[in-house]
Amino acid sequence: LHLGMFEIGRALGKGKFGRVYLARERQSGFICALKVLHKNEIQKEHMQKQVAREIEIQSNLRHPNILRLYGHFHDRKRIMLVLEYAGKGELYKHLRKADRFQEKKAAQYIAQMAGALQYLHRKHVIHRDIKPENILVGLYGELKMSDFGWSVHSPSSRRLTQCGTLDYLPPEMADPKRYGKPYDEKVDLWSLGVLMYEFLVGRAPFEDTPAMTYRRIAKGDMKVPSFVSPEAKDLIKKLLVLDSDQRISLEKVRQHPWIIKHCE
Ligand SMILES: CC(C)CCNC(=O)Cn1cc(-c2ccc3c(-c4nc5ccccc5[nH]4)n[nH]c3c2)cn1
Repeated sequence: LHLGMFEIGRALGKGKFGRVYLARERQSGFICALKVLHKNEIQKEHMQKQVAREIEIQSNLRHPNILRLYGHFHDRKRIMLVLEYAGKGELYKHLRKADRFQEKKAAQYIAQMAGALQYLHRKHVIHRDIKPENILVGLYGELKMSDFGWSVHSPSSRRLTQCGTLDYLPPEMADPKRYGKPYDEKVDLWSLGVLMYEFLVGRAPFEDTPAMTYRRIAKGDMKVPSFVSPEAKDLIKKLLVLDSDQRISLEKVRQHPWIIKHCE
């Protein structure tokens, strides 16, 4: 396996430590997304272990709604990741373009995410960073969860340094009093609720200044606009529950009337 094996196409995007290119494997014609990570940048950020863990986790995942990592190889300066090519690109671009999704499409997406999360949680993997920016869209419109940069094996009390936007932060990770307590995979249920709200409303439920976002999350202070159907509002309310033990289970999400109605 070496770069010569691939014909490199256009840049698809910029990931954390490098760029992602459309690529075709010469011999088989196999199309993939080739992510080039620069070792010196990873070393600078002391992220070697993190990258190794992410490679380890993602290499062992096989699910239609989780982006595949087919393999990886490296030379002196770079690590190359052979990732699945998602034919319809980045979900957040579709969301911004559409402003917000119709309830049928949002329900299908949430059902797919719930299935992918169930698969991850059965393998004791917490994603911890579910947001539109980390989700891609396959050729047939199916969602592909990606970027397990912050996934850890549960339970964990990893600090939340270097995390991105606060909008998706669950209260048990945002609330100073309970800070640093071990949290578990139920953090992904909260994020699924934030994702569902953003699909239906077009913005995150606690969007505000950083300080205000923290406080609003800690209080669960959010309103669901009246254009959201009562069934959808019911599911959002059952996911965005401050006490993680009281959050609806993924199994119950998939059986919720709002999901069943739209995913027949
Ligand atoms: C091990 C660790 C450090 C890396 C593993 N995780 C990732 O690399 C997460 N990641 C995935 C990508 C990525 C970005 C874009 C694409 C695309 C893609 N398809 C497109 C179609 C149209 C327009 C843009 C597109 N981007 N397919 N697969 C991708 C994969 C970038 N970072």
